Amino acid sequence: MERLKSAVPVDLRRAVGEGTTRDLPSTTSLLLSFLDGLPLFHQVISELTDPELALCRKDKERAVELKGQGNACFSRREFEQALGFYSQALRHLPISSDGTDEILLATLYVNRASTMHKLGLLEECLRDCDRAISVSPNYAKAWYRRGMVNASLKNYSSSMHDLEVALSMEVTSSGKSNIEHELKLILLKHQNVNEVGRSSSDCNDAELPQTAEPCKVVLECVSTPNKGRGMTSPNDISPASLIHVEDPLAAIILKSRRDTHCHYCFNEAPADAVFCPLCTIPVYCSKKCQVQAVGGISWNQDTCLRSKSNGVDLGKLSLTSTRRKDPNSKQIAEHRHECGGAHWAAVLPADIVLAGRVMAQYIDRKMLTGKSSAISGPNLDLIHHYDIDSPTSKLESHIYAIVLLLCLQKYYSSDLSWEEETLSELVLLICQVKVNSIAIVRMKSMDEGQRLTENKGNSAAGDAVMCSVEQVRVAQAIYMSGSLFNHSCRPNVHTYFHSRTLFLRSTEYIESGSSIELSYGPQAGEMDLLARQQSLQENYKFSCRCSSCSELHLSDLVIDSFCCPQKTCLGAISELTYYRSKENCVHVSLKESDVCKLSLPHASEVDEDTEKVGKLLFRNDVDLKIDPGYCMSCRSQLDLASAIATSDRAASRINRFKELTVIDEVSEVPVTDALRSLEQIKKLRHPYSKALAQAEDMVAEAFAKIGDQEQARKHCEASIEILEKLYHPKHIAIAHELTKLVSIELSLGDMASSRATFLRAEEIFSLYYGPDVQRILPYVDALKRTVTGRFIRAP
Ligand SMILES: C[S@@+](CC[C@H](N)C(=O)[O-])C[C@H]1O[C@@H](n2cnc3c(N)ncnc32)[C@H](O)[C@@H]1O
Repeated sequence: MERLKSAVPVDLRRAVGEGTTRDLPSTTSLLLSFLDGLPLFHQVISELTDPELALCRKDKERAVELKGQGNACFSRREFEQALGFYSQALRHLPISSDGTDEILLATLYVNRASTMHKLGLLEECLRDCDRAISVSPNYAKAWYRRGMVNASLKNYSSSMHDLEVALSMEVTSSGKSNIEHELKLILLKHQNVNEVGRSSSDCNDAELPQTAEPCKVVLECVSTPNKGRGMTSPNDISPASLIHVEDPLAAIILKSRRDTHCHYCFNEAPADAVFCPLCTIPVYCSKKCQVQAVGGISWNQDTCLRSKSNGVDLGKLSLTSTRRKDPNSKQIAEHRHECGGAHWAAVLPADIVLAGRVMAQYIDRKMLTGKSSAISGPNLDLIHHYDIDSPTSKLESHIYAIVLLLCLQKYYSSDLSWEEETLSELVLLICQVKVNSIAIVRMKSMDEGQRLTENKGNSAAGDAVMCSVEQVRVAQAIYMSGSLFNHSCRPNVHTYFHSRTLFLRSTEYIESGSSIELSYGPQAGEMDLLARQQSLQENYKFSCRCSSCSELHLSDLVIDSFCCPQKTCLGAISELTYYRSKENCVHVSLKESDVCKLSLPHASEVDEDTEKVGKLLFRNDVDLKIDPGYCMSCRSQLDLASAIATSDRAASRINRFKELTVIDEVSEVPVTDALRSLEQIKKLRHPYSKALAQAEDMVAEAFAKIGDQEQARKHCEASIEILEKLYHPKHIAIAHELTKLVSIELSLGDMASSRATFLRAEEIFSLYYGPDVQRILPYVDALKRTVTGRFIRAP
């Protein structure tokens, strides 16, 4: 792309960069004729669409080599590594029309199944056995392995059936006697034990029924004074109400999650992941997700040609298309449009692929209606900021629009013709995607939370099972109605996802007619003003005008601040300049450049804390200026540079202490050192600052790990107290911290406190997730079972 961009002559680049929306028809057609005459451009398109040139093409030799490496690891009992090699072999193995590779495919499934059996991944093993049997029904080893794993799962009748089938197929006498021996053992077990009866299914929880909870809130899209359109409701909305549920128009996995998460439902991929039949990029958690993303595969014997190399000319494969289905069909088969063995989406940025997916759907639907007119852009009713985009970004959107259209044309071949405006519309679609796409996130329960879930709540007093969670971005998606909600750094609705479905829930009482706003990422209490503004500008191209960014709030004064050297003063010392102007506003700037302008609350509405932290700001002196390093309450001065350096060094020593506890290498020295570092941070950082909350939290986690639960409790409580100043008391960040405290109290055997703390956390979780807590945060449910004492410690 860089080479293409730099090949564009200066005058054309200028015309594109300086052009507005109205100039798009001329700038796109000028660029198209330039690129058409450029050999480099045709080379790029071939690389993106020709299966013979694609980097992601399947390769049987590579698959065989990987299988060999897997076998070598298996015989050395290096099962984790063997699993990785077998999965990679499956990823690279081409599919064939004449069945020549079926045995290789079935062998790979059985080898991976055997490895997973060794690793105790029984359900995964069973699913791979099913796959091997469906590929090659006469493969004795597949039946044998399924018989063995069914026995491990205590499905004795199924196990005996499978082993009997294996016995009937086995040709060697040693093999037969081995199976007979196993059959006898299983018969004995079957007579003594009640059957549990489980079955495998090649599906994932993306297919579980959606919540039965009705979504009764009426939403209206209205015009707002300074944020364009926005959402509101004609009715009052009570807290924890389900406001909106929506499936995406299109979605794409992030590059960083490509190998770890399913490319369709975006859940973490299991050990028995399946792959795209045509290219080596996508990973799916189940056959079901694979089919939804790729469409079914069938063979067109007339057009299927042998290629020069070992496989088949994948370009000639035909995919059973969802294309001729009902125009309202929800099935998108979005990867199908991009993959004929050359997965162009693997190379292009996420925004561009999303635009391509939206366009492909639009084309499909248009073709279904039978109209043979040329294709135009989908013309979505979404905002874009093309006119204020940078010249570089405009040029990129132009080039990508042309590349996209040619890639799509390759897929649709002769079925697709377009009008002159189509390219302009595609440029705007790319800009709409940039402004409106939403990040799909998952709550990842770290380390011990996972153990708690796996134990189904069997952890009990004595075990320090800490639940910490991290929000991870896994995908990017376009939700048509979801895109109409504006951002607030202090949102009144919470966004979460199940599979690829978006859920919005009110976290507070919302009066009829008030704005309903979610957070695009940055939140007050979590990030300072500057970071929030920068992030929104960078990612969404707007200066935030939400209430948190237009009024002075305590959390922004304290979040990154230092404390006043005067012991009795609660005043905050910041790195920013605060300048009070005539209109009762405070201008906040960093190194002379304005961050934002905040209106001051009326003196009668200022709470005690805010008043103490920034006393000077509430005096009536106009032209008051508080420079970096000066107390906002009494003007005492602090050597800011040295305070920052000392506090950062202390924080990294605490971090090191926490890391040492993970690898069990803690001696008396690091403990004392960590406590001394915490004292240093306390002396320098403001008592309500985020740095101090984080330090307390790290120390709490470290003490919990080394078994000093009294210390852990003290520091965890201190961290919660600060979070309550930074956020409002019912913020989800506090609920997560409370669950850590529950774990600590459980470890101390203080059941009464753990129950009370859990109730506080549960109240917040229900506000944010309603009845969905269980499926979004399974460890919270496990923790509940522990604190309510419904489960006792496993023997
Ligand atoms: C996803 S759209 C939201 C709907 C949009 N207001 C519309 O009219 O279609 C995002 C755009 O809305 C505007 N917007 C959303 N939240 C805002 C905020 N807090 N401050 C200023 N503008 C905002 C910005 O123009 C932003 O690029």
